[in-house]
Amino acid sequence: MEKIVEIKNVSMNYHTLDRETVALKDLSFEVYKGEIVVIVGPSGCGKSTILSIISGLIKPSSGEVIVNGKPVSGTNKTIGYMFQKDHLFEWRNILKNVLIGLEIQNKLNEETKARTEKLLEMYGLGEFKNYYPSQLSGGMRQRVALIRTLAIKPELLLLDEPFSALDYQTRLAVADDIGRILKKEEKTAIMVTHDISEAISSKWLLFR
Ligand SMILES: Nc1ncnc2c1ncn2[C@@H]1O[C@H](COP(=O)(O)OP(=O)(O)OP(=O)(O)O)[C@@H](O)[C@H]1O
Repeated sequence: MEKIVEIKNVSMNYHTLDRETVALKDLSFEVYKGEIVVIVGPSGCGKSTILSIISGLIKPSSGEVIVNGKPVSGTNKTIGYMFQKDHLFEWRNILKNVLIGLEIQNKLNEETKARTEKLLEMYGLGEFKNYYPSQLSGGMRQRVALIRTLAIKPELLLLDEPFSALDYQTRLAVADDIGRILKKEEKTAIMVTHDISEAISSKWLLFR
């Protein structure tokens, strides 16, 4: 199987004026194409740090990170990042929200627009494309955020506690939903969470 991510002996120390914090120490793992991997750990154990390193937002203190066979050096358009909060723009309707990545990357054309509209249709948001984010439920908003991330056709998705802002029941339903969408789109994804029940009960592990 094709290796998408290789983390080799990565350590990360943050330095502030009064202290040094060891966020990651000698971490190694691999993720293969089509896998959905969940990393579970308590608050402060370095989950966001490892996602930031993989996405190229920060450089590790030591160790090697390889994505798609190349060492990571800076941010990379083939990686999609989904955060705890959906960060939808309240003044743009749903369609305009999901098109924003394509707009920024200068890839918005008839074909990419049609493909993105199809994703909205497929995942139950077609009839809401002219709505504004405030008119949608929290779960629907997270689905919009995922489609916005998928619209740029990332090869790898990084999900940083994407359900933590939702109530418990919605969280499980949305986790299930998003797991199914990622599997159907044949995406490789790494999700981090502090909530072990979220990782287990949401069937994510069954996708490995
Ligand atoms: N920019 C920074 N400067 C200094 N210390 C930092 C910085 N970012 C993170 N840290 C520290 O590094 C450790 C790991 O942080 P990180 O945010 O990666 O953990 P986390 O597991 O994602 O936590 P949470 O679940 O609370 O978001 C923590 O002790 C944190 O205080």
